[in-house]
Amino acid sequence: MSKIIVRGGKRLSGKVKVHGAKNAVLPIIAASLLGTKGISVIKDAPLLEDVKTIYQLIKSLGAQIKYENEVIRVDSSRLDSCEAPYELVRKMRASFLVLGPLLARMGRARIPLPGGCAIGTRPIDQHLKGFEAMGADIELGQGFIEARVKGKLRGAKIYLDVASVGATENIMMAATLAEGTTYIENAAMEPEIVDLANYLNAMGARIRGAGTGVLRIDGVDSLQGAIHTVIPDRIEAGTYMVAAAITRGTLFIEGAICDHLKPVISKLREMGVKVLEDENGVEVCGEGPLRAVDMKTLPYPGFPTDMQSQMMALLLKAEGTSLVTETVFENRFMHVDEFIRMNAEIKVEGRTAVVQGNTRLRGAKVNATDLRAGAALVLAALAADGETEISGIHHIDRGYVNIVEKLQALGADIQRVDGAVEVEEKPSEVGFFAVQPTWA
Ligand SMILES: CC(=O)N[C@H]1[C@@H](OP(=O)(O)OP(=O)(O)OC[C@H]2O[C@@H](n3ccc(=O)[nH]c3=O)[C@H](O)[C@@H]2O)O[C@H](CO)[C@@H](O)[C@@H]1O
Ligand SMILES: C=C(OP(=O)(O)O)C(=O)O
Repeated sequence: MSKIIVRGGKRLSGKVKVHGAKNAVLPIIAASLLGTKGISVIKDAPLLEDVKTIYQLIKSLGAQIKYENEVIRVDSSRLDSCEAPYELVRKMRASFLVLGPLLARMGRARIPLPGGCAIGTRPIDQHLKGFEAMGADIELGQGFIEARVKGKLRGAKIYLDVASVGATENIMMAATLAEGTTYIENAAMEPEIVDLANYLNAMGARIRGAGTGVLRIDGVDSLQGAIHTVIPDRIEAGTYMVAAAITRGTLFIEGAICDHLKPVISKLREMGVKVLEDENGVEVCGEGPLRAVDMKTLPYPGFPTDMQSQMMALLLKAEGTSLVTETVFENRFMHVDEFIRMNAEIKVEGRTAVVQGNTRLRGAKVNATDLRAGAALVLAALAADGETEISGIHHIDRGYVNIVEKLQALGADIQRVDGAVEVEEKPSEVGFFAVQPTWA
């Protein structure tokens, strides 16, 4: 079993560069399936486990895909399957995002139900409601969703019951090739939606309103490959911001876009952390006393649920009691029990965690139950007395490139010990770079 070992107490300092955003690159790679001619060149694609998974998925559908030096090239002029393999969808929920592009382009898609995961049940009803409104027939059988449309999808007015990121992306991609105009109301407004819309527009799509609650998509006849640079990862950036604050250090987080981090910057400042915004990144200095604050996760531009656990780690070191309310996912407090192993005092009451500050965190053996829980445990360990051993780190590998090496370079006492591959996450037999496609 692989693990990360941290000996806490080091003050971090220096500069750390943010990689491209996981949550932007995944839908963008899915969207590349819409291009019937030309090659897409996707720059700043982080080498993450999730990216490897979608790479395998795109390849399994017949597209040519190649990864080199953080650049992904996709030629999807020929596809020979509309069915996503269960082993890949099981590993990563974002695999479900190939449904919209396949349905729009091939008129049919068969995708395993992505199922729930540690943080919640995560239904897909809003995705399906959108496809049905555009004329698709949806059938569920043997654990698969099968979507079909006779001819082309038709533009429709779709109101989302929840401003779902994935549903907005899936429906937006499908609507690019629909006949007529689609409106998505109560659309998600995350920066990753804007990035996807920019890529699709570069492919020839006609999308307006990305970043607002109403998207208008005028269908076009075809799309082609395009060149696109992925936005920096605001959650990775936020995680390093907390690393600076929790170790009382000073870090410059290069590449962070402050505009995407407003809720995080604002909460950190409320806690007494110094944050200096810069056009090339953000500097965070955690020297002063930390104040307790209350916080609530919300869809963008509210406080991101993907930063909740990391902020909770920091609140353990603040003066006083904080309330952390999670409104996006119903089960995103799995890190609490692990923090408690590290001497934290936290009580969960429904959707709110009551977090006692002034905690003397102590090193312990803990387990990462999901991606951000894992990141939060690394952060808590950086501020703990003694040694912390974190297992379940395949979750962390889904979303952080070289987290151990990056923290080492900033002065942390952290190392990774690689053991046998966890059965649950056993990589596919086809290696990531095993078969390089030939390019036309
Ligand atoms: C790959 C990716 O981009 N993942 C992000 C994306 O996940 P994802 O796209 O899965 O998250 P959603 O925005 O869809 O989910 C938000 C809420 O809506 C609910 N819901 C969603 C779809 C649906 O059809 N029905 C429904 O009820 C979910 O259960 C959840 O409670 O946005 C989340 C919320 O910011 C982030 O935490 C994830 O990191
Ligand atoms: C929940 C997350 O990702 P996913 O939607 O891919 O599970 C995350 O990035 O924190």
